[in-house]
Amino acid sequence: MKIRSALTIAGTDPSGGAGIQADLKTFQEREVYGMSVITSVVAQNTLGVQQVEHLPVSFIEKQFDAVWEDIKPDAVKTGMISTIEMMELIAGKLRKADVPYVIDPVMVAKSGHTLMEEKSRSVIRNLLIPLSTVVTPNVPEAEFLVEFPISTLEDAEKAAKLIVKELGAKAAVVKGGHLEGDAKDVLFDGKEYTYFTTERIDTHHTHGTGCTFSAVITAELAKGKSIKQAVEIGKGFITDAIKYSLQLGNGNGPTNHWGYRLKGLPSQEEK
Ligand SMILES: Nc1ncnc2c1ncn2[C@@H]1O[C@H](COP(=O)(O)OP(=O)(O)O)[C@@H](O)[C@H]1O
Ligand SMILES: Cc1ncc(COP(=O)(O)OP(=O)(O)O)c(N)n1
Repeated sequence: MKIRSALTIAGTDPSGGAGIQADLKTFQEREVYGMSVITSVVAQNTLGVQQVEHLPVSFIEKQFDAVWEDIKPDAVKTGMISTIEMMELIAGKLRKADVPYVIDPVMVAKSGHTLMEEKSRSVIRNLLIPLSTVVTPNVPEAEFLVEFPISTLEDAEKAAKLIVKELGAKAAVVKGGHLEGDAKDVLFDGKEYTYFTTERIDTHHTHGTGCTFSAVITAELAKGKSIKQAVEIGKGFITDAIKYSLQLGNGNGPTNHWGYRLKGLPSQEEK
């Protein structure tokens, strides 16, 4: 059996719900060997972000080269990349990489703390998105990328198509976590729309939803799954992770996948 590996390039969450920690746990759950390059060290927990420290770009490059020159991953994802210099470095590295690349365009944490400098936002659009296999914006991130407001499913469809046709991604999933009603995500893959819908779960334990969802997609692309299959598995996984979260912390608790096992229930995938 061929061992598959995935690399996440992102910031940290010492409380384990988002960022690098969520990505590595998710890769492990999907039985993909996980590796990481840290861009920024973030003091945060379920209550919010307390402090952010960026690593020097030269040291981010050292980490990237250490991984790439030894265990080349089968897929890559980026999460929190705050500065223009970090984006330029990563674009330079990934331009030469011939593996699927998933962008979770993390801009602002749910607690409201900025995780991407405002001046970097047009750079992710122009430099990184054209290199990507799938981009997974939430509604506010998609609004920034496409520069029009999104409040309906039709707006989300239009945004996903624009991210592909005009910004140059191979596919885009606009996530419906921030809209009203069912949690409906829209994928545009350059040809057609596919919809992934679940009932909205009434909970505030949603820290790390976006990180976990995009990490599953990355892991599944590393295994050779199609974009559509990868997003479908991601949707099932994040639904379980929200539904059976462990109710930890004093704020917006972390999503966590294996809670369904504690209840003796099958996962979405097993159903
Ligand atoms: N309350 C909820 N119930 C069910 N699914 C949700 C809920 N909140 C978010 N999701 C799903 O979680 C995934 C991540 O979406 P979202 O929370 O919008 O991302 P982000 O963390 O980037 O803001 C999507 O598949 C979305 O539909
Ligand atoms: C280091 C780091 N990266 C990304 C996020 C945002 O995570 P997300 O999955 O969008 O969920 P929230 O944290 O916003 O609830 C983060 N917080 N930290």
